Amino acid sequence: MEENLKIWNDAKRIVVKVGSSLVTNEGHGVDTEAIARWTAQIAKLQEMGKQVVWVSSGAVAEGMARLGWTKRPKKMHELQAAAAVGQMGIVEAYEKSFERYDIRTAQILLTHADLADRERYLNARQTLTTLLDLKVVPIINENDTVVTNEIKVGDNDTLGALVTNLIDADVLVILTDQIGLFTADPRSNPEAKLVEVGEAGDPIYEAMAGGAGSSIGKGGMQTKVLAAKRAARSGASTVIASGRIPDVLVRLAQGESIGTLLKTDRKPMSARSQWMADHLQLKGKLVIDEGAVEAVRKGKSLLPVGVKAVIGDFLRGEIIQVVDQNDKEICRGMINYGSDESRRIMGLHSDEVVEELGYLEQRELIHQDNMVVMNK
Ligand SMILES: Nc1ncnc2c1ncn2[C@@H]1O[C@H](COP(=O)(O)OP(=O)(O)O)[C@@H](O)[C@H]1O
Ligand SMILES: N[C@@H](CCC(=O)OP(=O)(O)O)C(=O)O
Repeated sequence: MEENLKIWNDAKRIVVKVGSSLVTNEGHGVDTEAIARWTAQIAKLQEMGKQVVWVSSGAVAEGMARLGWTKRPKKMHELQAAAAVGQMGIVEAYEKSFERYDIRTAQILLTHADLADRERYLNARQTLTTLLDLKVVPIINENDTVVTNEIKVGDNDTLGALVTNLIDADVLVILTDQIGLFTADPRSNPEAKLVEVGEAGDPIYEAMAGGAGSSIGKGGMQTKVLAAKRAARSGASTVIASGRIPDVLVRLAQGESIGTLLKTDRKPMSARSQWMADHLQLKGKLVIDEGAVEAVRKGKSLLPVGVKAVIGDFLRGEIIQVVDQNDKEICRGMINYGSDESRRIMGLHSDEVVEELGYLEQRELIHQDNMVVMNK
C-alpha cells in the first residue's frame, strides 16, 4: 500500500492500455458499458489532477464483428480492412461516452516508423502533450491499416510502453482479462499464484509469462512484462490489472494495491537515449571484440579498430545495433559511416582509415554522445 501510494501520489501523467477482449467483450462487439465505466474513471482521474492517455486495442476484433466474420482472417489485407472498419466503432464509442463529462477525445494512430523517425517522434510528443494540456484524452492505437512487418510495433502492450517513454509518463497501467500476472498462465495452471509486486525488468517474470490465452488478444502476458521493462527506462512503474474491477483506475490512483505492480527505482534515461533504446527494428549491426565491449561499457566511443563484422545495409546517421561475438547487444547508436564504408574501415586504426578512404570523416564509428549502452 505504502509503495503504491507513493508512486500514485507522485504520478501526474498516466498511460492506460486496454486489450481487445475487454474492449470488445471477448470479440462480440464494442463493450459500451465497459467503456462507460472507464470514461467515468478517467473523468475522476482528471479531477484528481492526473493526465490520462488511453491506448485501446480492439480494432480488428470490432471490425470482424461489424463485418460478420467469425474466424480471424489470415490474409494481411483482410486484417487491415477489418481494423479500418473496427477503428471507427472504437473511437466513436469513446467519443460518445466522454461527451457525458464534456471531455474531448483525439484519435492518434501510430506505427513504429513514426516513432523511429526523430522528427515525427518529436512531433508526436509535442502533439500529445498539447492535447493533454488541453485536457483532451488521446485514444491511441497502432495504424494497423498501413503497417507492414517492417514498420509495425506489433502489439499494443509495447505501444503503450513506447508512448509512456515518449511523453515521460509516470505510470503505465495495462488492463486485461486477468487480475494480474500469475506465476504461470492461470488458464492452464489453476495452481498459479498472483504476483503482487516485483521489479520491472526482473527476468523471472519473463519466464512466468505466456502468450495470449485466447485468439482475440495478441501478446499475452509476455508482451506486458516486457512492456514494464521498457517503460522502466523512463522511470515509469507498471501495473497489470483487470479492467473489469469496479473503479480500478480510481482505486489504484488512491494508492490501493490491485493486480501486479512492477515497479522501478531506475533513474530515467535521457530522452534521446530512450528514443534510441525504443527502436524495435534496426537497419544493421556491428560485431565488436572484447576490448571494444569493455571500452563501450565504460562510456567510450566506438572506434573502427574494435569492429569484427558489419551486418546489413545502413546509411550514415541511422541507428544501428552493436553486439559482442555471442550476439549479445552491448549498445546502439547513430553511426557516422554507411555500411559500405564501415565494412572498408572495420578493424583499422584511424591513420589506416585515412589511407583506406582517402579522408577521415570522424574518428569514431559511433560517438559516445550518440550511443546508449543497453541492459546495464
Ligand atoms: N503468467 C500469466 N499470468 C496471467 N495471464 C497469463 C500468463 N501467461 C499467459 N497469460 C495469458 O495472457 C492473457 C492476456 O493476454 P491477451 O490475451 O493478449 O490480453 P489483452 O487483449 O488484454 O492484451 C490471459 O488471458 C492469459 O491467458
Ligand atoms: N492494434 C490491434 C490490437 C493489437 C493488440 O496488441 O491487441 P491486444 O493484445 O488485445 O492488446 C487492434 O486494434 O486490433
